Amino acid sequence: MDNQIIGASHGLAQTMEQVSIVAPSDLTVLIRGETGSGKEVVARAIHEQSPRADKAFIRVNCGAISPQLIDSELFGHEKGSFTGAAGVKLGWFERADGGTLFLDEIGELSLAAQTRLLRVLQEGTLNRVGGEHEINVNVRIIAATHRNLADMVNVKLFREDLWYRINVFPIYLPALKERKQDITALANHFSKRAAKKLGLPFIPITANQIRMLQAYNWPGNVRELQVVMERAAILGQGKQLNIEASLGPTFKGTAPLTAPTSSENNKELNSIDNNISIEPLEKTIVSSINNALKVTNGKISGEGGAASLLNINPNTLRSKMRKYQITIKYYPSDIQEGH
Ligand SMILES: Nc1ncnc2c1ncn2[C@@H]1O[C@H](COP(=O)(O)OP(=O)(O)OP(=O)(O)O)[C@@H](O)[C@H]1O
Repeated sequence: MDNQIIGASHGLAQTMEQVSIVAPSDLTVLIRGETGSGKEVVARAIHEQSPRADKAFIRVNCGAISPQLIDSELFGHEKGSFTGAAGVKLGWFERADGGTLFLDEIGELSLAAQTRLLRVLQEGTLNRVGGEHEINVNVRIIAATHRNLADMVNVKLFREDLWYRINVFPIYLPALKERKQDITALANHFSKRAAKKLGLPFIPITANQIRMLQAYNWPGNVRELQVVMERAAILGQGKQLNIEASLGPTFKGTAPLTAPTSSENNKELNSIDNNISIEPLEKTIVSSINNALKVTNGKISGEGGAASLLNINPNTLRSKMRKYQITIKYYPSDIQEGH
């Protein structure tokens, strides 16, 4: 179940077609897609459908490499080649030899690191730091980025020669908001996974809940949906999927999918861009309190109570409830509707 690619024959059909075209070759692939959209999932699929499937798949997060250690990370080092080099260390290229090297977030590499990477890609050979022999490596490169590398080339933040070398077969991975038809299957997949992990019964998502998930923009893409479903399963404790509460804080901060009318714009919601919206503070306070009371089934104080969820004193919560005329009497029946 874990390696399954949900939406492969729906929202990701075009992407997966490209995967099956390029996988058998040794071509370098560049996957472009927003954060959390499934770039690593696609990279693994390419590897698994390639003749290298039984060899290593090594993922490197290019954003997490210290510039001082880049040579040692790329090429490895010999024992004693610098202070702290206690033994021989294999670099990424040697570890991935015969297999696939997945350079995730390649747009985050420093210019110095780009130069080093270009060298090994061009020459196909490397020297370990402190090493005397040239080592041949046979590695298939898959790179990924959420950035527009062409723009980065224009402003000289990304080397043009490296860009040509990695942009051989580009694959575009659509954001989740562009393939909302996959949301139901993804949500059920993650709900099943969460139930298994938490030892709870699997609860399928309802039509109402699907509408709610589809009304959201998903700036964090599939990864965000995964988290929302996991939280919904925990909050629902095997009795229901508590989607509204799980989505609550995020959902309330979502810009409407259609542009607000000017009167809405002035009175209710000031939409600044696709992902940011501003509500009157009182409205946010009231909805936070309501959400906390829903999650706790109306329990105000003590462990697992709404006050502790909101990180305020129970007396402060009671006084705010009086001030905003918030009552709890309707929560238990509301929660059973399974929204
Ligand atoms: N189509 C899919 N089917 C099933 N699970 C998916 C799918 N797409 C993404 N996921 C899951 O969503 C999570 C995020 O995916 P992944 O790590 O591949 O995204 P990413 O684009 O590489 O993220 P980042 O930009 O942070 O590197 C992972 O747990 C992955 O298993």
